[in-house]
Amino acid sequence: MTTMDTILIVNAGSSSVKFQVFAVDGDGRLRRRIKGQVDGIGSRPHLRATGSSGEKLAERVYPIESVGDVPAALQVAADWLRDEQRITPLAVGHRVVHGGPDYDRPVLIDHSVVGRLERYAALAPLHQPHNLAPIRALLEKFPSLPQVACFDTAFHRHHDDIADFYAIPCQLHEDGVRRYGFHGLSYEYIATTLPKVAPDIATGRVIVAHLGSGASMCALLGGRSIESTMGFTALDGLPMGTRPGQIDPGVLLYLISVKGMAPAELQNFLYRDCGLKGLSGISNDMRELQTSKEPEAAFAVEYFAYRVALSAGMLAAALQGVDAFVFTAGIGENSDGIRARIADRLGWLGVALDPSENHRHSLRISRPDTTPVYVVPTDEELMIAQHTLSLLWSQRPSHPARGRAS
Ligand SMILES: Nc1ncnc2c1ncn2[C@@H]1O[C@H](COP(=O)(O)OP(=O)(O)O)[C@@H](O)[C@H]1O
Ligand SMILES: CC(=O)OP(=O)(O)O
Ligand SMILES: [Mg+2]
Repeated sequence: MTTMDTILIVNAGSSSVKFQVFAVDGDGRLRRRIKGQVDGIGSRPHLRATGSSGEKLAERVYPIESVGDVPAALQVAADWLRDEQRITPLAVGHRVVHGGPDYDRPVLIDHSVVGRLERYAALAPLHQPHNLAPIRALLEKFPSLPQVACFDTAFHRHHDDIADFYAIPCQLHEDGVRRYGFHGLSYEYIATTLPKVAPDIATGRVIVAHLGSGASMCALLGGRSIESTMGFTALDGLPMGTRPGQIDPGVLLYLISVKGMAPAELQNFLYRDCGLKGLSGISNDMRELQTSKEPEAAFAVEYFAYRVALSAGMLAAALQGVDAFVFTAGIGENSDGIRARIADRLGWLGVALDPSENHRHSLRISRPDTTPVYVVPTDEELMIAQHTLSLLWSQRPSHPARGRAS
């Protein structure tokens, strides 16, 4: 690769499309050129992008009708990158939420890989179709452009059987009905960053809370995932923007048999109408709930904190104790109020926040001599860029695979 080669990274989440452009220099170093996102999809669509020194490149608000869903947000990002930044990448790395039982590591994409990944669309309907649409479009238009898929599930694929199985007949596990876990690129980024930012805890028992529009928690033991709150799909575990999190399957049977819900209707309900949105009747967006004066909004916020604390208890049991907590993603990185509410419920695990460090979003927000609590901004796109580069370089035997950002 030459000095000015760039790779584009695309991360379509449930309420945002995030993208980054990295230059790859001759010795395999990644240098961030552009970091952007279209967020607030379905609430307050907003394009923001910054350059390599953090300078503003774009800041645009859109009417909710013009960027009403993830495909529209992907189009906004693609148009901006092509027309205003003239980006013609040498390779594209994609976040793909579900890798199923087939993929435990990133893969170079071709038509047969896309075919396999399409099979998991029903297991991640909010994400997989939007992850695959740009892959398919680029494959059609630029068949020789290398594209790499990096999976949310891969980092969790080495869980013990006891964490991986459901208590259902084993044949279904063979058929792929397993507790996969998601947000793995985020947890992998945190696990690889802790030795640098918090070496004292990196080898210990760490509970990471990825609290965004989709939300989950992960138990890290020595930097490896041993347990997650999410399972077969990204519906399980914590309540999310529009997903309920853990729910008695009896509720679903009731909705089908008594309320007469059809499968497609039930899918839509579980992925789009529940969670903070369903509970509050106001919004899926935590920022809106926190500024609302309505009691239903306050209840949804408190409910979220309660469920995070309950799951912390479960993960502490999986780890047989806890040495530290890490908050990350949209809510975890930005809301000192939610972090404080969660921490208030974790006093029994030795947690006590320093209110001013918490308010400043410092790296370490706990009081001295209490269980350490950190805020570590995640960077799924950097993780994808590193995997993408490693995979491309590993195919060139004369070059060692490397990739660090600066
Ligand atoms: N300052 C903030 N205070 C509270 N919540 C915030 C803040 N900034 C972002 N969020 C919330 O973070 C969530 C989006 O997180 P993000 O990790 O970007 O989600 P996703 O990747 O799933 O689209 C939204 O619910 C948004 O309201
Ligand atoms: C898996 C998942 O829920 O992802 P996101 O948080 O980006 O919506
Ligand atoms: Mg996300």
